[in-house]
Amino acid sequence: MSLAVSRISKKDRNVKKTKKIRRNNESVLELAEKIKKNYRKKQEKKQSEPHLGTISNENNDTNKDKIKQKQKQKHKGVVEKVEKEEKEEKEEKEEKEEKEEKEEKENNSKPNIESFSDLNLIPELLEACEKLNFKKPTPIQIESIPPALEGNDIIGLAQTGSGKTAAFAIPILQALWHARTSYFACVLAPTRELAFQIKETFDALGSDMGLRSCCIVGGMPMVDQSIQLMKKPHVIIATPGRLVDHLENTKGFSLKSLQYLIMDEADRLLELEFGPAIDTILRVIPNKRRTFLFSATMTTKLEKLQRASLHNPVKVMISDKYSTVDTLIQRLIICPSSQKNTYLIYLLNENIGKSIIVFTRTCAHAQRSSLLCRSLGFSAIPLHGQLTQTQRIGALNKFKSGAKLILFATDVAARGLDIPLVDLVINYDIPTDSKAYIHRVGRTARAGKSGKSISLVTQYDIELLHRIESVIDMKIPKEDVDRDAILTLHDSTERAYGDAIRKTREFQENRRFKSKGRRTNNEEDKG
Ligand SMILES: Nc1ncnc2c1ncn2[C@@H]1O[C@H](COP(=O)(O)OP(=O)(O)OP(=O)(O)O)[C@@H](O)[C@H]1O
Repeated sequence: MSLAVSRISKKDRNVKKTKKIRRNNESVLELAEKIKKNYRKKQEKKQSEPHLGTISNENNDTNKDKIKQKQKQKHKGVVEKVEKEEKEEKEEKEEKEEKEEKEEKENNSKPNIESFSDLNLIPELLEACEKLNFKKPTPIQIESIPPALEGNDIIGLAQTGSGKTAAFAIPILQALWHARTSYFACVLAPTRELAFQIKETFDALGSDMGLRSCCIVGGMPMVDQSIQLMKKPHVIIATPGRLVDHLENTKGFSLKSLQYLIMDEADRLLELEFGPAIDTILRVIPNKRRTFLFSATMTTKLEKLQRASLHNPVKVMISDKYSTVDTLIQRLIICPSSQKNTYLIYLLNENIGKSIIVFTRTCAHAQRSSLLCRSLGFSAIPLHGQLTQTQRIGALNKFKSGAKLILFATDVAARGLDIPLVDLVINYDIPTDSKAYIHRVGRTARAGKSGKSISLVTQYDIELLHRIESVIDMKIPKEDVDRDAILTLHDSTERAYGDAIRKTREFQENRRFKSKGRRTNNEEDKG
């Protein structure tokens, strides 16, 4: 019974509930109907309003439409922009992930190279590396020797003093060991001194292989070089202009069988000045050859590289931008241009006993400053393009051996020269080309050693300084100097400078007299 009661009451409750819902629904429907009616009424009222403002109403309507359209467009524009940005962000992220994945895969697939023997080199080369005290390959050597041995063209960028010479010399010597042919490889360099130095590296690395090499540079007798070329060297190291002279004038000499072309300081060689000579050389060597381009400031701009006609080159970039080495301390001193010499003498006094290269913008400056310092008792020697080749070699040798402690040089010594004992580089003049700054200061702090550079910055050099700082991506800190001490040096420096100017004039007149009718001023060698 109680069950029956409870059933009825439940049914009752359900009926009540349904009624309530229906009522609610009805009231909602009624409400909706009411709203509709109100809206219709409003519309009718709007239409039946006096015609006074018809035109303006129409205008209003079109204006409203326009505004709405504009808002829509604006909204659409914002949405599109956001979507575009999101898409780009996504693509960038995907690209980055893909690159990282690829790099990781490459790294995993790369053999772990820790010593020269991991590079599969012939015993003669391994022994030579040992003799040179090369304990393990440098990063540029690790990255570029394997693809070079596989027969690829190479574009190599690595900081100054990082062992780029051996990075291209080793794979060439290994290939030569198997090929054993004359005129096998030709290395081009922008300066004579650098060409001599590269020859030394080849000779040292190829000492156990019976390597025949020769150096073909301007300023040396053509006849002697022709005799060298007739001895059928395996490797020729040359400055472009003099090589062209021989290709055009030395009977029986050609590079038709050349298999390797190397451009050291390639970005410099691919500049316009060297253009005609490089083009001539490229015309007479086989198209089917390997080409290596190396520099600390190597361009990857295709239009510049086109001249070298590379085939699918492997790019080996040890640094992703032009940079100076971490072991180099870079400083600058802001000084009035009228007191530059006094500041220089102060710096030389402060660094007495150290091995220093002072870079100047012109040959006359190098000559004059060197004479100034000598008259004040410093052990200085100039190196520039207005000296004879014998004087140039003599100056470099005296500096290398420590017989002279201060070398006053133009940019003829900026690139490539490897003088292990240089403690300090002074930029007496700020270079106009930022890349030249990187090469100049790179004459110290080489092969992991420490070093220092100080640049004298006058009121006229601020823009050049900013450009250099932006290229090397760092702000160069100021060097602390004792301005009072500098002032006390001023008078004696000025007197000695007057004397140096007179002597430089004598030097230049003498030179003009001697070289009358001859080609002069080989600042950098096209010849
Ligand atoms: N694996 C190595 N281990 C130790 N020293 C090395 C090694 N390879 C090269 N060197 C030495 O490092 C010094 C710098 O080498 P190199 O002159 O080839 O540098 P670079 O990269 O060509 O510099 P730059 O850009 O100034 O021309 C040289 O004295 C060279 O003998």
